[in-house]
Amino acid sequence: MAHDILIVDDEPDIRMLVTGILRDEGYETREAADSDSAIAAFRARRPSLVVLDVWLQGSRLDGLGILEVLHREEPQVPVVMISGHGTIETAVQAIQQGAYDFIEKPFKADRLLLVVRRAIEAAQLQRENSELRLRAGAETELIGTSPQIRELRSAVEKVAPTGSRVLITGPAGAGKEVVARMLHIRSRRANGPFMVLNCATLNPARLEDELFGVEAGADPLTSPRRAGTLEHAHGGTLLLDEVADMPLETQGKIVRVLQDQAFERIGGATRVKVDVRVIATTNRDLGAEIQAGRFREDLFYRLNVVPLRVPALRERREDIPALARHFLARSAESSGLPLRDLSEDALAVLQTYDWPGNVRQLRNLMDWLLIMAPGEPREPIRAEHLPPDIGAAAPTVLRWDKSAEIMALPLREARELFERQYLLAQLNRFSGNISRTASFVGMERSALHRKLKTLGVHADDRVAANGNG
Ligand SMILES: Nc1ncnc2c1ncn2[C@@H]1O[C@H](COP(=O)(O)OP(=O)(O)OP(=O)(O)O)[C@@H](O)[C@H]1O
Repeated sequence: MAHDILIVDDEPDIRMLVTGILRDEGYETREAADSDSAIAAFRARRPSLVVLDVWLQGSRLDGLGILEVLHREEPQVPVVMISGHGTIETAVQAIQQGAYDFIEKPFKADRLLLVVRRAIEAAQLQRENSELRLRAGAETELIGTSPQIRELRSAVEKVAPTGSRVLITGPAGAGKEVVARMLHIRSRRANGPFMVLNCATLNPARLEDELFGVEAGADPLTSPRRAGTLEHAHGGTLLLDEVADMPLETQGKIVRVLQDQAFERIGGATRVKVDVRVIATTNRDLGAEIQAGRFREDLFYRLNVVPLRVPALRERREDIPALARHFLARSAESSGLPLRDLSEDALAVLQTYDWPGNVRQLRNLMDWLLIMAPGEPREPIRAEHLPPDIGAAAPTVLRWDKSAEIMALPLREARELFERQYLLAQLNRFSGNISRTASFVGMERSALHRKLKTLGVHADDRVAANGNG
């Protein structure tokens, strides 16, 4: 996409000269002769750069005044000042106020091109840096090797570069936002912005202001224009988080944005064109929301071009050890505390718990354990260090406080109880997959089948291993 440069100068000759030089280099240009038309052009479409004369005859605001308005509205757009003889001091002042650089009249084409190129590169670098900072704390990979996660990862790889709209469903804390970030990073928009709007946390009026932005009041100095999330996401991806919480009226407006790739700011009539990929997430059943009249069917079909589901953590228990260790390592890195591992018995307990808060709950527990678990820094965290509610979910075989119950039984019954619970816990760990369980416990698949039958265990019973030890 060619860079679009707005040239603001009251002298037609200078505008023509600058336009000629920049167009020869492949830039797109627009021209304005005074402050009002400059600000209007800037608002109609955000340019890549502004070339701005310091002194404008017959204009409501001079160069510095215009710079102030533009900067207040879009500080990331670089401005190059043009100064004439006698206005150099003002140009220097403009740089102190945030202009990128200035060129002095009369100027050579090379000097203009050099400054323009540098200013655009610097702005791009700054954008990339803030994107990197944004990504630094966030997960951009799906940890896990369960069949469900492998399938999800391969779907993400396939869909990401197509630029399609995606609707990501799944319970709270399961990793929907991680999937959305992966879609962005693996798309052609990766260098563009990734913006998140949480539709559940804002009241309806604030939500629309945030989304569409607010048009400037009569005096742009006292009530400047505010760009919304949609505008900030131009050239990138917008994530509509918890989209089911969006009020019906706003849903209607979003349908029109998706249709036209254009919208009006709140309180304004100017059409703003945007190029944005929209991804939405929800933990509700949108079919039921449509039935109940709370979600627009037309919006559902527009968002649900590619549906992706992130399964609950209890549906993929075998991912728990890798996730837990990953979060311990992250936590150690950010807190500076020594890294600790988890013992096999602790991992087995974690794998039998149901995780109603999903991966987020596991992550929080790992943060807590690294700080609170007793023991020497290099010792692994053991099952008895886990909070009681997590440990209570484990079958008797994993709970040493229940060993008295086993001790009260004759050997044959104690062994049967142990085998039954041990195998249920292992089946749980491998999400009911007999082959993988058999290979882990060191039995032939058919022998494990026979054993389970003798003990009266069905692979589907595995959930029953939780909580009723
Ligand atoms: N597979 C994964 N690999 C690494 N980190 C993950 C994974 N899944 C989730 N996380 C981490 O778990 C936390 C919750 O994930 P995320 O915010 O993506 O969930 P969500 O489904 O969008 O939740 P909500 O619906 O509550 O917004 C985050 O800290 C995220 O980094």
